[in-house]
Amino acid sequence: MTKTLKGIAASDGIAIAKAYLLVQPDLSFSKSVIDDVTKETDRLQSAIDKSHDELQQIRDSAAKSLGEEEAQVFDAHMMILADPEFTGAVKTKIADEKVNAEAALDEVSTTFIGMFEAMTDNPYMQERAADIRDVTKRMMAHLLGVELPNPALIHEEVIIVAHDLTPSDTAQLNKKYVKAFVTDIGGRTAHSAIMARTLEIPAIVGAESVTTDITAGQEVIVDGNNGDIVIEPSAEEVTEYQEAAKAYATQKAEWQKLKNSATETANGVHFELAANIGTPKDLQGVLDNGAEAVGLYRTEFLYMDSAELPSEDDQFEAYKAVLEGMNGKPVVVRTMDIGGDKHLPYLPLPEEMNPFLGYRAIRISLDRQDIFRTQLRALLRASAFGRLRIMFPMIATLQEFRQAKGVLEEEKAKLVADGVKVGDIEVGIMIEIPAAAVLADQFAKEVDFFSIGTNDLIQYTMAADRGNEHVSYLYQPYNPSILRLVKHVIDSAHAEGKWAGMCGEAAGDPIMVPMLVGLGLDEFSMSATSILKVRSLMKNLNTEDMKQLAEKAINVSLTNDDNIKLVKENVKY
Ligand SMILES: C=C(OP(=O)(O)O)C(=O)O
Ligand SMILES: [Mg+2]
Repeated sequence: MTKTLKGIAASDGIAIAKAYLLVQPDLSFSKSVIDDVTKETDRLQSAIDKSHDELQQIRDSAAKSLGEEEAQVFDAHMMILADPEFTGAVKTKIADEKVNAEAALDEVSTTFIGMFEAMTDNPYMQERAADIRDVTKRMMAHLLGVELPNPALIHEEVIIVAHDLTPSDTAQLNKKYVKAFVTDIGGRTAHSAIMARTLEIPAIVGAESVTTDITAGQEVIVDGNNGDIVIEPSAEEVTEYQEAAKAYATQKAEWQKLKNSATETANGVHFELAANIGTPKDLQGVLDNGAEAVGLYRTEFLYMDSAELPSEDDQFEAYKAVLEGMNGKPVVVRTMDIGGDKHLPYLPLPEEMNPFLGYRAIRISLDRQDIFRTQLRALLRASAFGRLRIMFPMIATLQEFRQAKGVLEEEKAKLVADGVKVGDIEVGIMIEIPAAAVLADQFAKEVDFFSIGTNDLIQYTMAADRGNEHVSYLYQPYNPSILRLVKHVIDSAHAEGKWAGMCGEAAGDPIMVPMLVGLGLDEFSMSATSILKVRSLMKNLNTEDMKQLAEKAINVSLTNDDNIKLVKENVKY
């Protein structure tokens, strides 16, 4: 029987395929006393062997789809399996204490993990704790006879069904087989949703009960355009959605014709349409969609894709590749924004009650200047290869900006003294904390540009976690309170002869774009896959009319919904 669920539409497109449940199985067990040590040791050995075979397969598959370097993490896991200090200690415990293999494994791994995690001055060893945790989980699953999901081994078209996907889970999805994903939790601006748009796979998040309502192997339709999930569809429904998918593909082909056109409104005013990227690999999508710039390079993915802190040279290569790839067009590189929902296995951060309000982004960079200076040096060296704009994330105070810029100037002076060529670099900030938005007139005297990060600016202004589906109704980009902040930021930049862009998801939102055109935003940076849709929309807009529309949206409308209505009544889509 067909069942339909509704979630938050997070990435456009329609997919029909079988469900693959990416759900962690229950690995609980009870401790017991055993009398046959040989039998128990054999059970353990069999779990070790099976884990090894599985890891070998995952490793081979990861090397093919993700590259040799990414696959190396699995070599580390196989080494742990082969390490007599670890597995030998489990066997000894079974023999000496006559406990079952599950209990022995759990106790030994807990000791090892604790030991490695305590090495706070040695990030390399701390990272081993995460490896041991992973290997233990795999061995435990084999001991208990339950199956662990292995997304790297998917070799048929599927729709991933998960409680949640971390940005690193999402990065591992192979677009060739993963046709869409749906999750129980999450919001439209969670990083996994943003990555789905970059990967161009349909996604629905915050659907609350997908992991309980969908069973593995069931046929599922995901309509990422409106948030509908159809489980076990009828033949008619399949036909209906196949037609909708075809219509969407036709629409995309129409937009594609605008790839090499200028972005101009009906009355001939130009706006810059830029793309958000996470890695140099995203550049192809940027070029295919005719972006005029990169408006946000989220460099934290460079750190997340690596097994250790990326070296200055590795970073230099990545930044240079993006600058050269854009062939003289501007590239805004944002310094590392780790923290919140983005973690580094090798840089353990303190447990926090409110990670989004905690130790994150520029706060870490100013505290860990060793990491920050390495990144800045790589950027300064790369600046000779294109048109670089450096941007600091999560700036709350002028002092933070001055301090960050001071560190940049120091590193620049050192490189120049060493004879290294450094280009002209604009230095700007993200406006994503209300304090900075309110004080934009002061910031505008010191920065070269602003880029408004609505994903965070809205969550902090409305006090509503961007990843929590229970408060997702408070993600209100069109609320007059948000529009007033945005207007103040744009006007403040212009008063000082600076430019203001937006790189939060709202910049590519068809309801928001007409109001932003009216407010005079200079640069719109979005998922590359939204660019042509927005270019097409702008052709229908007249800036003078949009000024009046924005004026009403800010001064007459009272709610987010008032503004949705206002735009729909006045804009031709
Ligand atoms: C663009 C933004 O940054 P991120 O989504 O990476 O937090 C934002 O906050 O709007
Ligand atoms: Mg942000």
